[in-house]
Amino acid sequence: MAASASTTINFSTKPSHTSLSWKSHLSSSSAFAVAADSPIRSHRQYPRFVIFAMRAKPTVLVAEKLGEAGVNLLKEFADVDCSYNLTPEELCTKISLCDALIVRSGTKVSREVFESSGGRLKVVGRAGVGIDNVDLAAATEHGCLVVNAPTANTVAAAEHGIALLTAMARNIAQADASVKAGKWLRNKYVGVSLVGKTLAVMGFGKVGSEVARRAKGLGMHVIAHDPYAPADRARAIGVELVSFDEAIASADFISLHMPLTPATNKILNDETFAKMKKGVRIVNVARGGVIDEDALVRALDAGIVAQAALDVFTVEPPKDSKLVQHENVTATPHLGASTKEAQEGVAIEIAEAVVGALNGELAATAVNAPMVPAEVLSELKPYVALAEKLGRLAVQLVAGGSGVKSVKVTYGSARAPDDLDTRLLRAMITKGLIEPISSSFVNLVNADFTAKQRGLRIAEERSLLNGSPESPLEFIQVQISSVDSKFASALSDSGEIRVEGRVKDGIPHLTKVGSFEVDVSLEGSIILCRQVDQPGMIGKVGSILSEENVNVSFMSVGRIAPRKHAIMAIGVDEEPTKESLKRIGEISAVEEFVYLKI
Ligand SMILES: NC(=O)c1ccc[n+]([C@@H]2O[C@H](COP(=O)([O-])OP(=O)(O)OC[C@H]3O[C@@H](n4cnc5c(N)ncnc54)[C@H](O)[C@@H]3O)[C@@H](O)[C@H]2O)c1
Ligand SMILES: O=C(O)[C@H](O)COP(=O)(O)O
Repeated sequence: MAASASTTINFSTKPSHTSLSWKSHLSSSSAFAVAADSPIRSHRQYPRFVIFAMRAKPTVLVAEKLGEAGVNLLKEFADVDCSYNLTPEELCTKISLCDALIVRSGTKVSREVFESSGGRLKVVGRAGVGIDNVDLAAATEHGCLVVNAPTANTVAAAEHGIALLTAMARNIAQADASVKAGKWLRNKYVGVSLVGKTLAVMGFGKVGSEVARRAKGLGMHVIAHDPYAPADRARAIGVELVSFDEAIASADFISLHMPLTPATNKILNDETFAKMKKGVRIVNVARGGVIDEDALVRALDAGIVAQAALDVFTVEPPKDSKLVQHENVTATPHLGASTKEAQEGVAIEIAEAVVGALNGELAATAVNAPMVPAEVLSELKPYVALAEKLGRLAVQLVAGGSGVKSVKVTYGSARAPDDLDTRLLRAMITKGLIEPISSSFVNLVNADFTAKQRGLRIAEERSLLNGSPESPLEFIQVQISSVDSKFASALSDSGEIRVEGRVKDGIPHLTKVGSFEVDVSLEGSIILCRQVDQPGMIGKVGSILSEENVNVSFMSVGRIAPRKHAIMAIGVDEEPTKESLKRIGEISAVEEFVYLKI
């Protein structure tokens, strides 16, 4: 049973990753970097990470226009080939002669590119934030590091958002086109004022908060919706965090700044447009996919949306001419990051990251996982999956409006504290906690950096168990403190959101939610449901799901005492419809429920 031994790591006290080196003096291909300062790590001395044997002078292919300062910086270290507008075939031909490739969003770095490189391509640099144009899985499989430049274009994107907001309100683009066409339509292009109007900033991250700050300067009343942003950061710039429904219902202007994730995909759709104030105006400099573009055309035609200003589209260049040609739409060709200053900043940021990586340094903005030695990975593999899934579950249990700041992870193990390297597990928990709510990509390389950047403090604790030290871990427990939960039963007696899991037969299982014992394999998705413990509940829920052809993969009931409260955990292979979830909620004995995507 659990005995003493606890160690705490506070992320905010850890030195920057950039102090670690990827260069190795040991020529092992099965190398692995461990946090030099981690008090919980293996007694084994892993050699540091080896990426490749360096050539005398590497070659860097710059496939899209990059700021001069960045190109000059690259030239000090490498042969630089600036070749723009390459066809996919030309890129595949050239790549076998290159050690690094730098792109923006316009070049697809596909699996074929990595395959064609013949193993020479070691680093892909994305001169910007989004890496949806880079096949990350293929990069990792080919041992190619991908780095990006996540901060240098924030202000440019925010300024473009404000430019679109003001241009839209005063019909600048439409009026300009009409004057150039020889017309003088002073009555047609009467605009609307911004001062005193309510702007809802959807996504209060790097770009969103800069937009909010600027809109306050224009005299607007700014509210924001971001389920994961800390209220104190919003308060500091005089912005009130509100629910999604409140934001869209009360806004005169809506500005989108959230990442494109399964949860935000088409978040503006027929249903949500119907909840908006008639005549609302919308700006999108985030990603096209957060709007259902057909629904936007309908909302524009119906006058629900008076105007839209769009920099990003689901498909770029956009194929839907109906949307782009709509007279109440202002469109720009993904120009958010396109200022001289941002492009210089991005160019320097990416050039430094690429040169650093080619020199064997560990990049703070790496977005894919480094290779981990096969024997370590095979032992930890099921726990790695468990760690990420517990992180994902825990963050989805957080109620909107609560900022996640403090997380405690407890590892239950019979192994001696120095015989278990938890760095990979911690990174995966961090990945699970952050990725569902952000545009950040988290891996072993950048987990601590990303957590620190977001003000997320992760404390680790060991619970030393009696028994066989054969398996590295008995359980992992993740607790989030100082937050409300959308599923009150997930709160422990001391008020933290608590989930705990174990690996059974190689498969991660959820074994505890709050104070309730459950047992459900962490595959597919889960419905958690608290009900009065009485006969027939499993059947009632099961038949609602079967009517929808939703396959139940696992079901377990945990209860405090017979005929009192029970928690039912139901694993489902398909996503239940909103209607069927509503019907589950309407079963009289059901007290609360939540649907969680793993
Ligand atoms: N148009 C351009 O050229 C351009 C330039 C830079 C960034 N971007 C895009 O802008 C977006 C924001 O970038 P960033 O750098 O500010 O990212 P960020 O990660 O700093 O901020 C994103 C914020 O969205 C929040 N969020 C997550 N899910 C949400 C939800 N369901 N509802 C509301 N908020 C949610 C997160 O908590 C986070 O605070 C990204 O989509 C990025 O790709 C576009
Ligand atoms: O993801 C980004 O950084 C922005 O969308 C900018 O993309 P760009 O580099 O193609 O302008």
